Amino acid sequence: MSTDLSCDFKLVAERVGIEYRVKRTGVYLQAVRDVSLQIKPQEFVCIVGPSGCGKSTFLNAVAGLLPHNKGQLLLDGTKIAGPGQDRAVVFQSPALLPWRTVVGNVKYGLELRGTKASVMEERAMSMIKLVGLSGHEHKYPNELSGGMQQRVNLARALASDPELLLLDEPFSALDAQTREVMQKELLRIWQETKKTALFITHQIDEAVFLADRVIVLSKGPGSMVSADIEIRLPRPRTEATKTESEFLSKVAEIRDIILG
Ligand SMILES: Nc1ncnc2c1ncn2[C@@H]1O[C@H](COP(=O)(O)OP(=O)(O)OP(=O)(O)O)[C@@H](O)[C@H]1O
Repeated sequence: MSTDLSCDFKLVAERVGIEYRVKRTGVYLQAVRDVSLQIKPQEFVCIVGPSGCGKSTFLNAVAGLLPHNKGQLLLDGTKIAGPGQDRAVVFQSPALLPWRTVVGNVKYGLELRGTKASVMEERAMSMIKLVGLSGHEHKYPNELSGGMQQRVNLARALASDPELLLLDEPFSALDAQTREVMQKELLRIWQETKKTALFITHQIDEAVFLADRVIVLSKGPGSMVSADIEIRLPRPRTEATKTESEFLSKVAEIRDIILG
């Protein structure tokens, strides 16, 4: 079903509420109460907020992995009612198939969709090149570093050519140095592919470094959007970006909002 609400936006969330039924008590918990936001095509948006405010819950609802009980979620004007090939999710843990090589892992989703073998091979190899893993195609996950595994995870997500890339703290298990490398790599890949991206993180400086806009959720459960902040830092962003006054002032502004 299509509505005219979202013509200019890739993703629209309108007063979205998401609840869990707590198994232990049977009581319903309104994890996300009232979240409204819009993401334009090719925009990079980060969501930050206090622990437990519902960042992952919201991302899972956009992925179609969790239902929402209030409001609506629209992707390209169509209501989100479940998972779909138009969205790909990159989680913190790469969860690669250990018995498959890099190329086998990248191809996996395409195989499930019955993609023609030659198309699949070409697509997988081009994604492996894009994420900087050329020469490692035939290695198994246990031969790869954490950063390389997360590159495979990204290649696997991009292989299906999704409309929206959803990233849930993808670098939080990596050491600080690898994390910084991967942030820049992700920006390079995003600029090459022009994918719309929604990225969840705990780290305010990571959000400001990556995003066109940072959305701050209020304390949960029952969270709402407490700020929607445009980041006007030039691209490509480099280490020098982190010393710019716009970077430092946005990090401080968001920290103040979160700490209240
Ligand atoms: N399966 C579940 N059943 C019941 N409550 C849940 C479930 N998953 C999450 N919650 C609750 O929903 C709220 C939001 O959790 P969520 O994991 O989305 O927050 P978050 O902002 O991503 O947290 P963090 O930053 O710590 O990762 C929390 O109060 C959490 O306890």
